[in-house]
Amino acid sequence: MTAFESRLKSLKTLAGAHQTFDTDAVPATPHALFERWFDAAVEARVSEPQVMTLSTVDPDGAPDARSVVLLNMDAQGWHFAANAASPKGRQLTHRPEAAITFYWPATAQQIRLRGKVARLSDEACRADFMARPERSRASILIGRQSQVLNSQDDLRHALHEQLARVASQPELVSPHWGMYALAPHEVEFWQSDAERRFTRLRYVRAGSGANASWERSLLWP
Ligand SMILES: Cc1cc2nc3c(=O)[nH]c(=O)nc-3n(C[C@H](O)[C@H](O)[C@H](O)COP(=O)(O)O)c2cc1C
Repeated sequence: MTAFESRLKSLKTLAGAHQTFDTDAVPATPHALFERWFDAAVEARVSEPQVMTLSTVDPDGAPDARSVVLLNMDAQGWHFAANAASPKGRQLTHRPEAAITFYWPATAQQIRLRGKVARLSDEACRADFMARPERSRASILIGRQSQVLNSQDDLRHALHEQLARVASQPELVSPHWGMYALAPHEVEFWQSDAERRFTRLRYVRAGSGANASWERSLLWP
């Protein structure tokens, strides 16, 4: 075993406080259970529980994933913001489907979602952009996200330029800024357990729109 491997193996995984998960006493929708778990995670001081992994696929079918921030959760789904011209934005335009994963170490919980992704209204995109601080708006206006950067000086210069634009045109909105919502067809709640009897509860959507209901199943861990 290499020294690195042995350092890795000395670390404890799922060291958080196991929560009681009574799968007979859950709400009818994954939205309500998510909110319940999220509030408990905040209470348990999970660090940055709003950060989630967003997985997409590129036009060749190859997976891609990165962290994004959860901005809202409602009947439309789990909301996040991204630049439509970025790799993830282009991947979502090409194939508007994604997976979202949360892992909350302090409560030893994982939540997984899969579903279609829709861009929200122009008004919602604009409102999210305008609510951001000037520096964040300037950074978005630079664009070119994930393209090769030749030097940090180029970034400083571009930011300086866009900050000046934002100051002189406070109503300026990036045409590429997008608010998106993933509407899940499947949501799984995973709870660790001291005796390794991990509890997994999956909600699967049946029907759509106003007729949607959720079927629940336990899964083998
Ligand atoms: C904690 C954290 C939160 C992030 N939140 C966002 C976000 O909400 N939206 C976003 O576009 N990028 C966010 N990023 C940056 C992305 O992870 C990623 O680096 C960037 O969007 C480029 O991704 P892409 O090349 O797949 O398009 C965040 C990064 C971290 C580490």
